Amino acid sequence: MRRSIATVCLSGSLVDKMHAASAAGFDGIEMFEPDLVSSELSPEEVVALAARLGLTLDLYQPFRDFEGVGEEALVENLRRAEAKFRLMNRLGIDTMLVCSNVATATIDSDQVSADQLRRMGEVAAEHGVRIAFEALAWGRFVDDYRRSWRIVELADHPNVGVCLDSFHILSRGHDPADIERIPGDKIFFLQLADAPALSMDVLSWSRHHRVFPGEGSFDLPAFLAHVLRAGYDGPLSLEVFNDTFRQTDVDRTAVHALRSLVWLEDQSQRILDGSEGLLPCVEPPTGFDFVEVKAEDTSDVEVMLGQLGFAFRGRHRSKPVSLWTSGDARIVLNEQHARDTVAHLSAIGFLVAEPDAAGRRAQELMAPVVHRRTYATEVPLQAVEAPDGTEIFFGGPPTSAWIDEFHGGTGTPGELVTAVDHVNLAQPWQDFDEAVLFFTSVLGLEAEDAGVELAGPRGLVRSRVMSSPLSDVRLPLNVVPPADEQSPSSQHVALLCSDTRAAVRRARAAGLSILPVPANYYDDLQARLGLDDEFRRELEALGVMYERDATGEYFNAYTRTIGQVFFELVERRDGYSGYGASNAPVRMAAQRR
Ligand SMILES: O=C(O)c1ccc(O)c(O)c1
Ligand SMILES: [Mg+2]
Repeated sequence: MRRSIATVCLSGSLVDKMHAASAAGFDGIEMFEPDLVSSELSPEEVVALAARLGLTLDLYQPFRDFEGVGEEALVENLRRAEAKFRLMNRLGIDTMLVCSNVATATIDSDQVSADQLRRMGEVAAEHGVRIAFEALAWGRFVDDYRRSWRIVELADHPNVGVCLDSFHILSRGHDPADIERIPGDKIFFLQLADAPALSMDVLSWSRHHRVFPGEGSFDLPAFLAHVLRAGYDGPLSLEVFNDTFRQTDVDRTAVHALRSLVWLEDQSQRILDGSEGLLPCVEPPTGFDFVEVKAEDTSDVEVMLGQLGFAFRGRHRSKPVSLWTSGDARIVLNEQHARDTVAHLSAIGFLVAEPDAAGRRAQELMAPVVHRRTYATEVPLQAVEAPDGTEIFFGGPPTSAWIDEFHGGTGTPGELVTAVDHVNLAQPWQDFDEAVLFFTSVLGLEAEDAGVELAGPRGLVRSRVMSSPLSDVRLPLNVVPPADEQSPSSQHVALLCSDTRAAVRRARAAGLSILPVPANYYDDLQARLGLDDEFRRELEALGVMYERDATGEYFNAYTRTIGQVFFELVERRDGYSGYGASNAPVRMAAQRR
């Protein structure tokens, strides 16, 4: 299907927006009126630019406050509309979006609104254009797509149809199934946007918090499937009003936007015909293959891994890279091309059933490919770059052959650390939504919930956990306040262990410093959970934190930070599935000290 984007989604001038939409691969744009009004380009120059860029101009929008008014106002509105139809003729645009009246409507009558839209349709027909009537969620009288369709049906004019916008329908909780009752050729336009679940007035929600499909909490694949079943075959167009996207790099946002449409089309296709989507179907990962830490000098991390019970598994035969393992946890330390960099999380390998298909899927979703030099005899790895720059590798099954490229290991690992439990990735604030979509579309992970917000010592930390269906892969994404972006509290690898307290005792005996936890934390914990004194003293003496809920128990402890990374030891009992969220503010404050 044709893919389109409203200019309002993107930052910069109209010319910047058109270039970015074209470069990303969109077929067309919705011309948002204020972008044209503020442009120095004449309508004819816009047409010429669009032709050069291979973009169609699919919609002119919005035309406001037309219907439900008295006769005098209507005459004025028709004059206003006709001026815009003449402009549309200059632009070669054949469809205008008319939003339901939010301000000047005085008559609450389907028949009156239908008569007035029919008169508009007659004028539109004289100019060879059509009008697409959209029920805004905050319309004065028309705020439901079923009512806008009733009015259009009553207007009964070939140049009058509806515009469906997923935000206005899903934000109000209106059932999208009734879309299938609308004849496809009367759906003149389709606008797609997702949004996080927020309890606030719907206008502010719409104007500031829309996100691209796959990033919020609406079910866009099911929504689009209804529209396609109705027989709609016009463009799929994104209309996302979002404060962040308005101020971030336009070219990057355009690619990010197109990725959401490619993903959405694929998902809806699967709903419609059972299985065959557009993208190589890739099962979500079943585990972590490895986590890579990069630094100019990784020796401090090596010491820490030894204290945590990891064994040195060997050095890579051709690169300055070493492998450390304990159970199924594999940590790769990389000093290649790492001059002047402190220890940081540089790559995550995921175990997938079909690494090649996963790599192809990622490329079709426009994930930037990572090129790492591999030699003829080595296993070629499929890798792409996540929005925050972390390299994502696809390996397996069941564990990757690349491990055999490491030689000269010594020692045997301890038995306490058994696997990587989760990896926390710090996201610059402007990348957060894009990262959610990236891990949803490229890896097939799902957001566990709408996310949480924690008060950190230097600002709010937003957190959302992306995980695989069986939770064998968990990736909490944290938006850290700008002051903390390069700071210690950003990234960490949580290691699953069979007994956190034993692992901490062992690590302490080997000389590891565990992050100190204040006595106030243990006072609060004891008060909240009614811990007995002996248990509390044991936790406190070790610096082990604790959480308990209806599902089970969580024991965890943090190492000191090296460069930008630290490790967490975690023990889950009885299926506890959280992350000890109440611990994070205490941890961040301790790290700051
Ligand atoms: O917020 C608005 O005014 C507005 C304008 C045009 C649209 O298509 C829309 O969905 C919202
Ligand atoms: Mg809209």
